[in-house]
Amino acid sequence: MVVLAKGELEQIALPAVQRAAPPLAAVPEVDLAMAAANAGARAVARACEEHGFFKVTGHGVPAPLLARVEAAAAAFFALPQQEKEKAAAAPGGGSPFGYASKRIGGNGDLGWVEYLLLGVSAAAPLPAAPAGASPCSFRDLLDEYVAAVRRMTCAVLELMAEGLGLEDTGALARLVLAGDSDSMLRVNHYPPRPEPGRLTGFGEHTDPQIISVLRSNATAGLEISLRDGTWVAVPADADSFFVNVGDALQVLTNGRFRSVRHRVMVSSARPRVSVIFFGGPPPRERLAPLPGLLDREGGRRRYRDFTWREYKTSAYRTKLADNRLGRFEFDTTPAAAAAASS
Ligand SMILES: C=C1C[C@]23C[C@@]1(O)CC[C@H]2[C@@]12CC[C@H](O)[C@@](C)(C(=O)O1)[C@H]2[C@@H]3C(=O)O
Ligand SMILES: O=C(O)CCC(=O)C(=O)O
Ligand SMILES: [Fe+2]
Repeated sequence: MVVLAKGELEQIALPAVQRAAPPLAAVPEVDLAMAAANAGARAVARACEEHGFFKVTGHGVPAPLLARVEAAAAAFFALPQQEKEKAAAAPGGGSPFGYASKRIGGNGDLGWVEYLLLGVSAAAPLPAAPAGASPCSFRDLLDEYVAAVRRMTCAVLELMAEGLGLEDTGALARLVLAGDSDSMLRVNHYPPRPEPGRLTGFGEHTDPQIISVLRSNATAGLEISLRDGTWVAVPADADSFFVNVGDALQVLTNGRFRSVRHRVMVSSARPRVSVIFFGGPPPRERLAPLPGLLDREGGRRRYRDFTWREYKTSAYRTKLADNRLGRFEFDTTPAAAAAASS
């Protein structure tokens, strides 16, 4: 059982943010099935530049698979607390992976959420399931889900590369497809709020990876921060996926795509269940502007050289709301430029 110190739960309430955020008026949307015919690459690039966020329809992930995952997640979180905690010690589980409740990461962040967090490298592709076979465990089902979502994620990454005008349109997808890609799956369950009001389900943050691909049940709660700092609510859409640009993609595009700050606020009497695939590169991968991008930026790099391993280690020492990329940025203020040229 997770024992919280007296007063810790109060931190989950955000008294300063009592008013509901207005809905995002026009959620940028890309229909993957029609992307080639509809200039999808340009629409994807525009959304990544403006919001670092967009909705994907026509994704090809079978609706029955989504329904099975949603039902299995609800059943898992309905288990007695002890059973869920045993999952933390299951093969493939263990800190920081496995089940946890209320504590997010290791640096004191709390949220009105319980979750499963799993490493899902692409190293061992699943054997094709015999026709009609049904997966025997929740983990098998999640692996089937990851295989389908990873395929779709790669299609989205190819559109991003095309939208960036890269010659090598597979450059981003290859990072997530690599056998040692550091990818993760997170299944979040936000219990209904205990009393009227708004609680922080998952505090504001950017995702460190390249791309996050999120699906939820029909309960709203996700909010994103627009470039001017205004928070807007993303209307729930259980048939679609939502894509977040992560910090690593911001670096790979030399800041052209920007990672999106987002959070989950719990104000509903119904539980929210979300499943997020975080596509990350291999640990040894050097994060540097993709070939071809720098030519268009006068050759000026915004970030110093670092590997994903280095970035993740640094990111996991920060609190959720911190600006994790700051310490990797070159100083591009006019004063610094003047000092460099003198
Ligand atoms: C407070 C934290 C939780 C987090 C690791 C961190 O130190 C900062 C980044 C957080 C985040 C956000 C996106 C994903 O949910 C996550 C799994 C990730 O890779 O970075 C979480 C980390 C976590 O929950 O452990
Ligand atoms: O649960 C959600 O809808 C979003 C959660 C999130 O941002 C995360 O797990 O990184
Ligand atoms: Fe996130």
